[in-house]
Amino acid sequence: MILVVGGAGYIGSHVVKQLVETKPVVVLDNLSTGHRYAVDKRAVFVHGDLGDRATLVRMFEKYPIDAVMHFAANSLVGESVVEPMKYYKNNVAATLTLLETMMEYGVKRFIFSSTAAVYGIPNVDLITEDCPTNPINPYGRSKLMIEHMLSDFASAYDLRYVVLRYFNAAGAHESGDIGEDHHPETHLIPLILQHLLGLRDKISVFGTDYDTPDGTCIRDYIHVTDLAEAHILALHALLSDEKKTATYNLGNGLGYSVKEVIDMCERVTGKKATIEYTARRPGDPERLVASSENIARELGWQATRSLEDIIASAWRWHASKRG
Ligand SMILES: O=c1ccn([C@@H]2O[C@H](COP(=O)(O)OP(=O)(O)O[C@H]3O[C@H](CO)[C@H](O)[C@H](O)[C@H]3O)[C@@H](O)[C@H]2O)c(=O)[nH]1
Repeated sequence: MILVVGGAGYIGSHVVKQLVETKPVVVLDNLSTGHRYAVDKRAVFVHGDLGDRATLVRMFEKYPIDAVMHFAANSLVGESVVEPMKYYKNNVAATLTLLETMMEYGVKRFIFSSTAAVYGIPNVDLITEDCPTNPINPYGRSKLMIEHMLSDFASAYDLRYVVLRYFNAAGAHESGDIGEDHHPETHLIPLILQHLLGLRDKISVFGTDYDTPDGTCIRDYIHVTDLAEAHILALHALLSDEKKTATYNLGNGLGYSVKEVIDMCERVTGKKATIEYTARRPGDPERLVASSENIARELGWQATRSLEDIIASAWRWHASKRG
């Protein structure tokens, strides 16, 4: 059985939907940002905190858990600067409790959701996993601390793990049942689509004076279903002992500027956006684009969905739920 911590969240719920096709799954989620409706009915659901040892002990006693996938985290960069305590407590301390309990119960396979934020402000066009990690905010630092823990635990306790550093996850499940559903929403694509649905007055572009062709920030948008497929491959590699430890970037390898994303949203939806150009948002790196060569070579993963696919799937989702 696979324990999915944070399986009611955006990315976790998409992975659970794929995973239940082939494996028994138990989800642990405190529903602080996730949604009960998003958890596939075929999975067992436990409502609780990953930092609560008693809950974890009950779960490890009750279910024959072979591996843990860990998606649960606070993940807003701006919030992490204002409330760092929350990030070190919920991301770092709670994960330590999870790992400690796993080691006690001899569960030694772990897949961890990390982020492009561990790279800080990289000075290369395509980011490879061996680029220096210099996070510039508490969110990125909290994720990097866990990466360091995993590496130490692998040496000391034979923990086997795959770290997946996501770039900009976006898009929705093809079934139309689940998609990005954050409250409040801060991410670019859902905000544009909510605006085009008439739920917001305008879309703000944060900064027009970056050193990029059109002056707006460049990001690597990756379909959540492509991300989910990478997790399934990573799990298979861990369970079959093909991999003991690995750290991979997950992106498309293509960068799109904020303006290009708005253009594509207009094209896909056939609607015109009202754009407000504003100042830079503090902490935004100019350009973040992944090289995902390593996971392609080692696990055979390839992103197959384009920015247009991402936006079309997100549009179907937002238009159906009208928000
Ligand atoms: O209203 C908006 C919202 C965003 N942006 C811009 O759009 C780009 C993408 O912004 P998002 O907030 O959608 O995504 P981020 O790149 O900031 O965040 C991503 O990377 C972060 C780490 O860097 C976290 O992992 C986060 O959860 C993940 O979505 C950025 O250049 C941002 O400045 C706008 O111009 N206007």
